[in-house]
Amino acid sequence: MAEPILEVSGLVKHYPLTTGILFRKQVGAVKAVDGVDFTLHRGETLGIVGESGCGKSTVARMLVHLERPTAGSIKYRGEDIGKLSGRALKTVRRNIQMVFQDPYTSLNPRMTVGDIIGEPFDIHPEVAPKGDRRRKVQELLDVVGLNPEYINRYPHQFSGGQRQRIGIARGLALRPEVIVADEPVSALDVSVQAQVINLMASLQGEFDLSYVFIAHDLSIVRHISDRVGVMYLGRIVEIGRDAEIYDHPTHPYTQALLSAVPVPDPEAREHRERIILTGDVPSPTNIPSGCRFRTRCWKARERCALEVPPLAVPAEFRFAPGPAAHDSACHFAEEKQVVPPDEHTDGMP
Ligand SMILES: Nc1ncnc2c1ncn2[C@@H]1O[C@H](COP(=O)(O)OP(=O)(O)OP(=O)(O)O)[C@@H](O)[C@H]1O
Repeated sequence: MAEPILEVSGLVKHYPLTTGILFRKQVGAVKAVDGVDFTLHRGETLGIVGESGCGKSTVARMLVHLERPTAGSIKYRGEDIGKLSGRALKTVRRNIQMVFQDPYTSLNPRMTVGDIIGEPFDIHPEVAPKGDRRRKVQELLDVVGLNPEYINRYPHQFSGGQRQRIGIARGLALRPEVIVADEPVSALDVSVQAQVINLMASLQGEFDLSYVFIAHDLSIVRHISDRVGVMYLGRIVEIGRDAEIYDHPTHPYTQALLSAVPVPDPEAREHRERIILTGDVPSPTNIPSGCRFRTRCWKARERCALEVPPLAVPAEFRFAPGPAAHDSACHFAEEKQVVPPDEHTDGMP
């Protein structure tokens, strides 16, 4: 069993809501991330899925230390990165790199590809001394399938897929152990998405990488992930091996998400039950008490409104890719049978 490389525990990010200009007064908070737990093992890909606004990118930004958590901890190889500073923090940051969602805006249009990929070496010159940089950048271009002769070109001279390859090369420059990829293919044409995903999969073995792969497309996440965590309104509601989650989802939210994935086979499509979620996601400034999915859940009962603890991931699931750990808050998570929405009317909003 591979060792844990990242351990995330009780992670919270609340953005204060304020009024006034001169005398700012806090009137509430956007609860973007509200108690997230997971472990990433060495060499593993953990997919994180969930609809827009559920907090995926906020988790990603905290993992690479672009934002500080309001509460909770992120441990890298057993060390709480929130407690590190100076050289120790710099070393950890070198080892956890990010690939951003939009290759059109995440590359500086005024910089050449050579400067973009080589920029991390300015902060970590020990990885590539000045005289060696050009060769290192050309090697990285080659690794991501781009012609090393393109080193003096500018981002606008590349297609979307090629730009994302440049973003990946930049992420690899410091030879990190973990790459946090925040929707790395969602801005690309479908035809190019598979090429970038396959590139990431092959680089994983070559560079001994562990990935946190964030996306809202469940088919893509399944293709690349060993385990999958499903996020809803700032929390992971279900986490487990990809086959467990996709073939036997236990949480009603996961069941609904999966029922919306397009099925190419018309016969399989006919036998498939589609769960249509009613209502909107509650505002992250005003999260309902009890199960936060309750307002849209077709199984919801009165007891779902009672205050319940957040997802309790049993210790054995944190450190082993075991069966799915489900949201202890869900009274129906054990039920494997999906009940058609029209048979469930009581307790519905
Ligand atoms: N700096 C910020 N200040 C206030 N609220 C924020 C800030 N950043 C994010 N949020 C809010 O936090 C919530 C989670 O945002 P986040 O970007 O993490 O979601 P997401 O799941 O990544 O969505 P998407 O898939 O659309 O990128 C949203 O309601 C968002 O509006």
